[in-house]
Amino acid sequence: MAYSRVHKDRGELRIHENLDELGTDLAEYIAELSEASVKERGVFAIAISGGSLIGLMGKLREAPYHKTVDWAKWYIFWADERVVGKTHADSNYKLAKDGLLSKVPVVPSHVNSINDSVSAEEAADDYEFHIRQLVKTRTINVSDNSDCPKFDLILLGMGPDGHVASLFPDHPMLDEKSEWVTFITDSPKPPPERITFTLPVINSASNVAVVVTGETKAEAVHLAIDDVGSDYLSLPARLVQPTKGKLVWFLDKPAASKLDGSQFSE
Ligand SMILES: O=C(O)[C@H](O)[C@@H](O)[C@H](O)[C@H](O)COP(=O)(O)O
Repeated sequence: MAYSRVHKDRGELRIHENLDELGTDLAEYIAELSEASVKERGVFAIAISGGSLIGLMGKLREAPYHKTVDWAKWYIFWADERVVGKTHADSNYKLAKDGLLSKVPVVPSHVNSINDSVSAEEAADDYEFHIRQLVKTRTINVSDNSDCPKFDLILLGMGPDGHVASLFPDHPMLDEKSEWVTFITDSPKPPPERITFTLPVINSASNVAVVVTGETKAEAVHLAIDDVGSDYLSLPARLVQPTKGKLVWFLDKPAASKLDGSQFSE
């Protein structure tokens, strides 16, 4: 790793020399959390997003992880999903299935994808109901200070505008406090119809990792992490603040290039 530091209130920053190194560290991080969670709870409830994240998780398909991770104990969810058919090129489910899930021995019934045959609103309601059932049985843990689900790990990407999951800047869904899963029909990033975990769910997780690469995101990384004043407090990525859980940023050097004090020593 090129550099690692703990920010006073924005979590741990892991800044990598290149994508290969980032991918190795990310796979190791996920495998360690999976092992700890299976040891403690017997299962690992992980929520993933779309975008470049899935490619960056690719080392999990390789040695040693394809054989050492207890894949049968994984329960997989989506922190956000595009409301399209599961075989559609835009589907986050398809992206993850083609890129990872079909290459490792996960249990098909543990793959919790959205209902793709209903409206965005109904898909969000259905997904929340489904998650509620799994919280009841503690397949998904429950938060200590609310009734929110406590995922063992939520993995997020971030857009150049600072969006995470499908929570976009200045959108009323950022204020959603009671729903666990909500929907959007006017997403600025296509496709327009999506469902997404809300901030209370993201911030109740035991672990949240935001994986960001590339120079086009450097400004948003700076605004999400550095002390930049009150104008940016509502940037979605800045609102990722796990209440009790641990936040880790996986960055490559270009994405980290505008961070204050980013002249890191090796
Ligand atoms: O469905 C989606 O669009 C994603 O879940 C979204 O939140 C993604 O993670 C970011 O837009 C970053 O995507 P990139 O890493 O591809 O830029």
